[in-house]
Order: sequence, then structure tokens, then C-alpha cells
Amino acid sequence: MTDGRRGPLAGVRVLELAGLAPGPFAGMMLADHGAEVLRVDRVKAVSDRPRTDVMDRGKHSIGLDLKSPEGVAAFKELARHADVVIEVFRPGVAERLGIGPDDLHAVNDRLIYGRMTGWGQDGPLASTAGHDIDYIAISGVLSMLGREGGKPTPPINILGDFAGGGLMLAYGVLLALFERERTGKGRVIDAAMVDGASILFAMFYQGVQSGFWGPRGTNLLDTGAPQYDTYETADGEYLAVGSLEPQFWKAMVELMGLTDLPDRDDRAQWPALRARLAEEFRKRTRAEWEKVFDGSDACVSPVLSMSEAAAHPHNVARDSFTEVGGLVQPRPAPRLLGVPAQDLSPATRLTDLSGWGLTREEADRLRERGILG
Ligand SMILES: CC(C)(COP(=O)(O)OP(=O)(O)OC[C@H]1O[C@@H](n2cnc3c(N)ncnc32)[C@H](O)[C@@H]1OP(=O)(O)O)[C@@H](O)C(=O)NCCC(=O)NCCSC(=O)C(=O)O
Repeated sequence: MTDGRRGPLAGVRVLELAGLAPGPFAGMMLADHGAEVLRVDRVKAVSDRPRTDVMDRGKHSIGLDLKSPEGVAAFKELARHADVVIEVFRPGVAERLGIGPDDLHAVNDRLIYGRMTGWGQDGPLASTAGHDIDYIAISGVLSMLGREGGKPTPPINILGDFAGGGLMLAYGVLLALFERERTGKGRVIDAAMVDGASILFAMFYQGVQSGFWGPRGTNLLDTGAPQYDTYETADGEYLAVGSLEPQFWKAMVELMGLTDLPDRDDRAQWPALRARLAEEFRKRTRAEWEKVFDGSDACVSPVLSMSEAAAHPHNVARDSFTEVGGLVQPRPAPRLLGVPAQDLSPATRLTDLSGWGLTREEADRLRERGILG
């Protein structure tokens, strides 16, 4: 345990180079579980950042000019005291700055060097700019998302940036920490959002190649099937229906008091069944339907807004949300039962870097010259 932190990763020190969504999310996933994360921003950017940024929770931060030789030397000193670096630039940028894997392994060969990019470290697209939507397009995944006859629709930037990117990098860090226990060596992680988004869709490769999974929006889990879709209620809200198995479907139909429904196992009858369900669900408000299905196995749930989610009795009972720096946000997941969790707090600016190898005098000198912020 260092820095008073608690959780399975207490004692692990992470240097996070500031970037867009996936890098900070990876850092947050590690900090949430006890790692000591020092976010390294540009000098000006660090003073402009709101301290309440959710993905910065629990982290320390500094600004460091990595375009100056003294800034690079300071960064190497920090890396000498770190277990993990999260790097988020285009391939080649870190090497040009003098903080690439070889530079840092020369001072600390136990360092795990996590590289977060969209395209990966090599390949024809590696050096080009991109965002989540581009990466999930090239992974093949975007083509599968959306309603029948509609455009491919990205699920905001969850799939590339967060699930296929930041979370996958955090997983890579855990793999490398585990492997380091055996070898004593730090590895380089090439976490590409194209790879990460692709592997999340592993199950569908079988379906698509066997012909079981058809075009976008026509299948069992992509709003093709009426038993797995959202429906509007009388008050303009929505219900999520996921009554896939026959016994759960039966529970839903009985609670709704429906008889003579079109056959859900006959795809030709899906449009008629959907229309019938839509008509029924529009007859009551969302709250009325919640009462109908409450405690049942019908697999019907209200579609909650994010603020409603925090107040839902189930989430309240499990203490799933909390407030940090005045902002409501999800608590760390998953829960490791029996292991004390990390307390959550907004990011704090770190002024004393002696624990990271920079004396007070060295830090003051860098500050005076505008290299450290
Ligand atoms: C997002 C990017 C396309 C942005 O491109 P660029 O703005 O051109 O940045 P680059 O990475 O090429 O280079 C970073 C530059 O910042 C400089 N740099 C970085 N940190 C510092 C500090 N501390 N001090 C001084 N200079 C710094 C670094 O030297 C580089 O400048 P030079 O040395 O002068 O070159 C790229 O960073 C990238 O592909 N990153 C990996 C994938 C990624 O994060 N994609 C976006 C996910 S978010 C997303 O999808 C979404 O929000 O939606």
C-alpha cells in the first residue's frame, strides 16, 4: 500500500499521458481499484482542466513540457519510479519526444508501456488521425448497428473509445502486471481500438459466417425481433423488452393479458407482432407498466435517463452511484468482495514530486522555467 490508497491495485504506480477518452478511462479503471495514477498534461492544459472531470477521479496531475529536454528528463525520472505508462499518441510521437518504450525501458526495464491508439502501432492506417466512429467502422462492427433500412448508428463512443479501447488497455495492463510477476520484465502493450472493438463481437463471427446472422436490424438482438426491442408508452417514455426465452415471453404476455398474438417464431409475422405490442404498450404510462411487471420474470424494464438511473431503487440498494466533487457518477466496477474499495475524490494537483524522484529544488527550478505546471 502506498499513498494511502486501497484496493487490489494499491502500490501500483501509473503515469498517464493526457489524451482523449480511452487513455483517461484506462487510467480511471486502474485508479478506481487503488492504483496511484499521475496524469501528465501539457503545462497550460493542466491549469485549464476542471478538477471534477469524472475520468480524472482519484488521480494526481501535473503539467510537464515534453518538448523541452528538461521536461523529458523529468518524465524519465517519473518513469523510473512507475510500474505503468499509458501513452496515447500517434505511433512515433513518443519516440520523437524521447519517451518511447526503448527510452523508458533503458531507465526501468520493469515498466509496462501501454500504448493506446485506434489503428495500432503498425499497418497502413497507423499514422492517420481517427476517432471512435472510424475505428469501429474498420473493425466491421459499425455495419451491424442500427435499425433495418436505417444508417449504421454508432452507440455514442462507447464501443471503440471505452469498451474496445480504455477497458482493453486496462486489461492489458493487468495481463502485463501478472506476466511481470514471473519474468520481472515490463512489456509493451499495443492496444488498438479496432482490435478491441472486433473482439467484443467475437460471438457474431460465427453467426455471420454460418448465415445465422443477417443484415443490420433484422436479427434477434439488433431490434429485428419484436421480443427484443424498445416500445413507447402512453407518456412518451420507453420500455425495454428482452423476453427472449419462451418462459419469460409467456410471463410477459400473461401479465399484459394478451391472447391471439402473431407467432413470434415465424419471422414473417414479426411486423404484425411488433405492431400489436406497440399498440398495447402505448395504452399505459411507463410507471403503470413498471407496476405490472414489477418482480416478474417478464424481462421488461423502464428505459431510464441517467439521472433516473441513479435514483432507481435497485441501484440505490446496491449503492451503485455516488457523488464526487458535486457530480453524480457510477461507482467503480466490478466489485471485489472482501477487498476494501478505494475512496473516490476529485483529481488533485501534485506539488510535491519527491515520491516520484524529483526533489523540491528540482521541481521548483522546472516550475520557474515554465516546464512543470
Ligand atoms: C487523437 C489523435 C488523432 C490526435 O492527433 P494529434 O492532435 O495530431 O496528436 P498526436 O498524437 O499526433 O501528437 C500529440 C502531440 O502533442 C504533443 N504533446 C503531447 N503531450 C505533450 C506535453 N506534455 N508537452 C508538450 N507536447 C506534448 C506531442 O509532442 C505531439 O506533437 P508533435 O510532437 O508536434 O507531433 C492522435 O493523438 C491519435 O491517433 N491518438 C491515438 C488514438 C486516439 O486517442 N484517438 C482518439 C480517441 S477519442 C475519440 O475517438 C473521440 O473522442 O471520439
